[in-house]
Amino acid sequence: MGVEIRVEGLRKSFGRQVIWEDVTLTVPAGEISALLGPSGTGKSVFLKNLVGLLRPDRGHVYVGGGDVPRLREDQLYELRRRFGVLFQDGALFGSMNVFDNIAFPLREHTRKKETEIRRIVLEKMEMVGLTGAERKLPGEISGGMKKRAGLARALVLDPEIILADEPDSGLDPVRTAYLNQLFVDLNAELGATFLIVTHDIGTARVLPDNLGLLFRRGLVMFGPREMILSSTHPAVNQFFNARRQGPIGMAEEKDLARMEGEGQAPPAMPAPIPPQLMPSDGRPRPSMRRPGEWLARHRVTPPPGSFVDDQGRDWLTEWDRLVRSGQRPA
Ligand SMILES: Nc1ncnc2c1ncn2[C@@H]1O[C@H](COP(=O)(O)OP(=O)(O)OP(=O)(O)O)[C@@H](O)[C@H]1O
Repeated sequence: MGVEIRVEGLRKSFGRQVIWEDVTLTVPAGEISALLGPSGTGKSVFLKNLVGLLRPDRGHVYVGGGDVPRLREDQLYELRRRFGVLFQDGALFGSMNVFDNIAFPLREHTRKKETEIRRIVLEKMEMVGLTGAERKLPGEISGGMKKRAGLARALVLDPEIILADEPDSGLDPVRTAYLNQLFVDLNAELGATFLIVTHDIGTARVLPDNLGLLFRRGLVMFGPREMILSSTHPAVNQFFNARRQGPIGMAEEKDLARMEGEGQAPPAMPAPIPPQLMPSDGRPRPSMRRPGEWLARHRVTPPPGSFVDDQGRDWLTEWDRLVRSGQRPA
């Protein structure tokens, strides 16, 4: 089962470059959260702070009782077993075949016999759809397969938390859709806490339960997907609607003169909120919330056309039908 990650007052700098001043958020246990932000806002640095690969200047990262920046090396080693980390490029060892890459954490961190290791590796390979690729070298498989091999390796120690740094970078839209479905299915099956860094707005809109945006040396907003996707906050609205108009510039934030020169266009009407991805076996997501629940509770009107899927089904009414027929919890 997943555990929560509570981050309080995190500050990180490299020399005189301040990455963020004060990041505070709680990544809820067992849910899928996604972190986005323009390049260089410190998303990868944030993930590394969570597992103790980098230490913050100040602040706390509470995971299961311990405060990560204050753990000794031996305690960190133990803590990292609770994490499965999928690095950007899969981080596979080029000279090892796929099987040995996936088996690596088991051989490194456990005293399991080879027969047991084989059973676990083959099980995880099946989970990510890699059966048959055991003997291939990383150089002989596609980018999407490398990601899935990295994911299988992240799963072998049965982690409570899965961190994935741009798992969809370099993947075509179809492979991205398969990978997103895999995350939803794994989350339903394992109940682990997921934190995914992505640049893909399509992914951000349908995959997570919670979304966060890093910008201007801080966390602009973190909260339920519906809150972020209906927000008119200038940076949030600009980013999640992929517009040029707003405070985010090509390389960094725009200065005031440039913003004024552009006439400070009002925030666009947020795009319709799509329904969330469901596990492929039809069961509800572990953290399933009624579509539109956050908006109704906070008296926010969803953008027109929200919660309608590609087949034209309206999930606000579909949900009620499923509840009435006992297929969803009320
Ligand atoms: N070990 C390090 N030493 C010095 N500077 C670093 C180190 N790691 C990261 N940085 C700097 O911190 C900043 C944030 O880097 P990071 O990779 O976290 O950004 P990001 O938001 O993940 O970007 P992208 O979306 O382009 O992947 C960058 O300016 C980077 O150069």
